[in-house]
Amino acid sequence: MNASPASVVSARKLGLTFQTSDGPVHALSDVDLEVEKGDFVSFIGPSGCGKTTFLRVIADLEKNTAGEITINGMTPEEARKSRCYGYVFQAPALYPWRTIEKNVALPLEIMGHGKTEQQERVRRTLDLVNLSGFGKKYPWQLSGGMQQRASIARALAFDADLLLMDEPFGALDEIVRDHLNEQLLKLWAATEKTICFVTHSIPEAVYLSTKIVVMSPRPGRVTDVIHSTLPRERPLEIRERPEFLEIAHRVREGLRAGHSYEE
Ligand SMILES: Nc1ncnc2c1ncn2[C@@H]1O[C@H](COP(=O)(O)OP(=O)(O)OP(=O)(O)O)[C@@H](O)[C@H]1O
Repeated sequence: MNASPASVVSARKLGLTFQTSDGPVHALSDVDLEVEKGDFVSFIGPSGCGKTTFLRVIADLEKNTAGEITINGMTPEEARKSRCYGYVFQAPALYPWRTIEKNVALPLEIMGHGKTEQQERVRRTLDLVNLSGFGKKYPWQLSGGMQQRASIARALAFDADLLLMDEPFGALDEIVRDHLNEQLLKLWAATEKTICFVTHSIPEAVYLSTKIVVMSPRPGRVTDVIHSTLPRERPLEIRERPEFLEIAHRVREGLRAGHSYEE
């Protein structure tokens, strides 16, 4: 498969069918998508349209049953072995018996990095998510938003160029979420990572993304890819601007078109 040199994720006619006792479940079908270096791509669509499954295929946690996909020109398995990505889950998934710095250091410990290297990386990544000074705390001593920032730090610890984020702020209240969205954009600008981000929220997708991938269910298909015309520098107030509202409108239309409410 010939992906463009700037392609981080390149999918062609990608499909995944789960075989279950109730018969086949077509989670993804005919997905064509290019994610380029430095993109912030959001995946939006109703429950069950395959957003998580798509991230899991990139991460080599599921195997596609049709089509092709490459990550930095490699197969998902090769990309996983070369630690091409960090993964942030819906819930923080921190170990309660480990301090924040020990949680962030865990993947580095598993990879066999030396103690000094571990400490340096932990310091740097906690700083990136504004958690310097909280390394010695336990997860339960931190708010939900801070715990999710610690999970982001852990995903950044390898310094992978690609960050996969599965609805990381879905469980947080709106004010905390706004704040984390702002911080995430700053982190993205500072680190020049490529980010694939799953969300159910139209404003969140429009605020964060350079590209919005609208999906529809049964089977999960890409119905629209919207290239954002917003500047990269985005204060929260940008959400009131006509340009923002116009993109949000297009996403909403795309979601409506791909979804049958009669089911
Ligand atoms: N391991 C599995 N075995 C069988 N079916 C599965 C499996 N994982 C996911 N599915 C099905 O595949 C479809 C897509 O699921 P997926 O979790 O990717 O959707 P999603 O868009 O992320 O949904 P949500 O927004 O609710 O998280 C759903 O119908 C789901 O039930």
